[in-house]
Amino acid sequence: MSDERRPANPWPPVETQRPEIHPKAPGPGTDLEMHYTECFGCGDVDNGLHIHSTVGESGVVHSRFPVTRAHQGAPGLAHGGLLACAFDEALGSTVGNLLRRPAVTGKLETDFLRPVPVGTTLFIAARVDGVAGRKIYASADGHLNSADGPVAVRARGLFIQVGLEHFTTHGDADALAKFTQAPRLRHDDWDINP
Ligand SMILES: CCCCCCCCCC(=O)SCCNC(=O)CCNC(=O)[C@H](O)C(C)(C)COP(=O)(O)OP(=O)(O)OC[C@H]1O[C@@H](n2cnc3c(N)ncnc32)[C@H](O)[C@@H]1OP(=O)(O)O
Repeated sequence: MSDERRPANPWPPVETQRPEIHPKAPGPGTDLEMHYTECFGCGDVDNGLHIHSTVGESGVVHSRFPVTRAHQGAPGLAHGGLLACAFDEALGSTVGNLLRRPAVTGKLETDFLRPVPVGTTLFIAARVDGVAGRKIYASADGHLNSADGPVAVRARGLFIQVGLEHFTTHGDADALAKFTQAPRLRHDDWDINP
């Protein structure tokens, strides 16, 4: 089904406020560091997605996902679940870096419009669309091989702001120290009051 024929649900689905970029958010042109070296999306992980992101203008974050043979589902084509993973990473990174509010994915929806072949790079442009209390709505388009290439995948995500204890209680007790391996993510620079 072409993109135009897909049902257009309202987005964000609830009334929201305009997102406020945090005063300590990295500015346009900044290359974002991996937020955690062992992250499957952006970290230094064998066969991970190795996504690199750069802050763009007007609240857009540009991420690049180089699709390799390790990411196949059908022969020669990217696995849909890994494409969704790439968008989770790109959207989460956009929310975290621009708003500096710790948040986790509550809901993620993807529209797969075109196949994504091995050997292509997906150029993902993500932005925060609105905020309603702890609920943060973000969306992204993934273009084939260049920032203005054909759109292959679209995604929308709901991120829920959490306290930093979410990561230490449910995850690794040293989570905060591990996040701060990336100097720009000093957690004392975050808005941590959900
Ligand atoms: C710079 C950093 C870069 C980081 C990049 C990372 C990228 C990767 C990000 C991830 O993959 S995070 C991992 C995947 N996600 C999770 O593991 C989250 C697991 N879920 C939870 O821990 C909890 O369900 C959650 C914290 C999301 C919410 O639990 P809470 O008890 O804190 O909140 P609650 O359930 O009351 O929901 C808060 C609001 O969100 C709404 N909500 C929560 N989940 C929803 C959902 N799935 N759909 C719709 N609405 C949802 C909920 O209805 C409610 O709305 P209202 O305030 O209007 O009442």
